Amino acid sequence: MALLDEIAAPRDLRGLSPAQLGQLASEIREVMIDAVCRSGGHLGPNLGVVELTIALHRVFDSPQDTLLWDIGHQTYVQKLLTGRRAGFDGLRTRDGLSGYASRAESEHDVIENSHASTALSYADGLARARELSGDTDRAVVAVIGDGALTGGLAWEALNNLGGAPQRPVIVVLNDNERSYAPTVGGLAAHLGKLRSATGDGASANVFEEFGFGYVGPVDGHDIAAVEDALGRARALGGPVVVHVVTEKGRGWETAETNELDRCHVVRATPPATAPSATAAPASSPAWTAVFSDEMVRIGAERSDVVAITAAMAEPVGLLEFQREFPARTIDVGIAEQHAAAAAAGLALGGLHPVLAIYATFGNRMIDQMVTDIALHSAPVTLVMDRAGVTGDDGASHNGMWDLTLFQAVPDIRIAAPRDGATLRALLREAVAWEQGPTVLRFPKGTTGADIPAIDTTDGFDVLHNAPGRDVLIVSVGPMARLALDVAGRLGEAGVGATVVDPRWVTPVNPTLVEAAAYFKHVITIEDSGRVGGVGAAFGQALADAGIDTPVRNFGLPREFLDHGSRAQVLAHCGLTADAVTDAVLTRMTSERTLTS
Ligand SMILES: Cc1ncc(C[n+]2csc(CCOP(=O)(O)OP(=O)(O)O)c2C)c(N)n1
Ligand SMILES: CC(=O)[C@@H](O)[C@H](O)COP(=O)(O)O
Ligand SMILES: [Mg+2]
Repeated sequence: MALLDEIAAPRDLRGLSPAQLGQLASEIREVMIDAVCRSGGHLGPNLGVVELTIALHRVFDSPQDTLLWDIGHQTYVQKLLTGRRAGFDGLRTRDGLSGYASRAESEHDVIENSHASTALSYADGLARARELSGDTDRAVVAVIGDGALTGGLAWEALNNLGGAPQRPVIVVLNDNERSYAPTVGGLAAHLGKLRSATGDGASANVFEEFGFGYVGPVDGHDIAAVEDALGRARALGGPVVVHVVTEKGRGWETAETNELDRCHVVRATPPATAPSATAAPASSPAWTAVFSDEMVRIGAERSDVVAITAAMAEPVGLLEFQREFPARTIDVGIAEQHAAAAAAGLALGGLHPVLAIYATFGNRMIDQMVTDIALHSAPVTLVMDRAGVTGDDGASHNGMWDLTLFQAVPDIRIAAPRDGATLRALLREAVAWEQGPTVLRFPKGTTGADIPAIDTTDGFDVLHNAPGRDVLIVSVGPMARLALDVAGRLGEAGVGATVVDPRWVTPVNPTLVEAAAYFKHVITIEDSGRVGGVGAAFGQALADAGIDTPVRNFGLPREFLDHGSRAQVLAHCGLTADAVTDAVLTRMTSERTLTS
């Protein structure tokens, strides 16, 4: 790796000849393919921006000039050019490099939110700040993908940027014609027209109409051409869009020929690790696959059920439904807010929409959930995959805010399946509910074997019953496995524990609240935020009912959780059988001491 080893910082790129730049691009691809196939990560997007990143760092002087990457999943090349080559093999591992841009890692990484369509707003804010402080020599450059540009937030920013001819901001549109799948809708069609325009300036150009200068389209794999385009944009001044055409997965045949998603994400080679109590065996199906299968069955039975995805049909398990029922599958682009409001419209039209997203992106749609869906009692089912700790994608990707946010919505019903069988059953109950919205949440990974109920009472399942009502364990969704493990350990210590699974965690089940009165202690275990989570709601319900059984909540702290495996992050949060058992026994011992 002769050349890449010489690049400690972007300034080292400046003296390289065109031939050396070509060699460097090849070396970067080789390093990324090798490392990311082992660690897992966003290989396709990064293979597509090798030349673009080199050109950006040659034309602009980061961090003096500011480079902002929308989402940040395509910043591996920047990592390799900014002194992080040595850590690259530890990508996405605990204490290793983040899989996204990371402010802690480098002064070249300025934003790290990883939720799409935000970079232009940061750019607008930064440019305004520089204008107000007279610090106008520093360029502000935002790179945004054609997928991220389908998000409404990006257009709010374009509206502001284009209306300020005096403020220089360069928007680099990285157009590879895809999010995961090909980008859809009117914008995709317009970009297609711009890509094939003859350059006579005759055809309409939405960016120019918004007040931007427009440079392009330019071949994003031709470093000299990209540098020339960036230089021209800088010279133009004011807001300018540089339209760069790239190929996702470029230089790796496996990605180039992958019609599904150009290897947007590749999976890690599984390490040989000891099984953990909270992780289900890898041999069982993925939660997403179970959802996918049941959706197809439901679709065949109910012609009013429609599926909505925000540019992630395959990752959220809607691909099979789309193949079976293409007319009843809607891809709105990366547009979660619109997806939710459009779902309300579909429900007003007599259909039952199932909107499937990753839980972290549910944060985007809280207002639509409150005022467009719940206020209108719209029968919409929101399915949140990757709920709870997702782990290796880091702080912004954990689905840990959903219960806190959605529990606050009036009349909402939220279910948390514990295994594949309850996922199927609860999905059916959700789409059968026509009085208002329902939410179904499940985690990343595999389901494990089904966990049978030993009894079902008034809507909740009893999973374990030991004599002596010492502790009632209310377990939420997939935490049932951990709860049963804790109950077993408590039993060995002479403490009788009963484990119940509420299935529908919101609204709080009143029979379960009454049952809590017969126990000395209640503990709740959930893979979501302790603040405003299921445990908090359960404790509140007990207090409201005048039941004074003490409640201890085990869940995720109000913290941004660093990347690592799901098991590592849960352990960091004290969500292991050992930690929970110890905490319960310690509490019981100290109470006994106090009362004796
Ligand atoms: C709000 C939001 N929704 C969904 C995602 C998941 N996601 C990550 S990358 C991606 C595709 C992005 O497409 P594009 O911006 O064109 O970048 P590319 O990967 O093609 O370079 C999606 C949908 C996200 N990061 N943020
Ligand atoms: C949602 C998103 O940004 C993805 O690209 C993510 O990084 C991959 O997540 P999974 O590995 O959970 O599918
Ligand atoms: Mg794209």
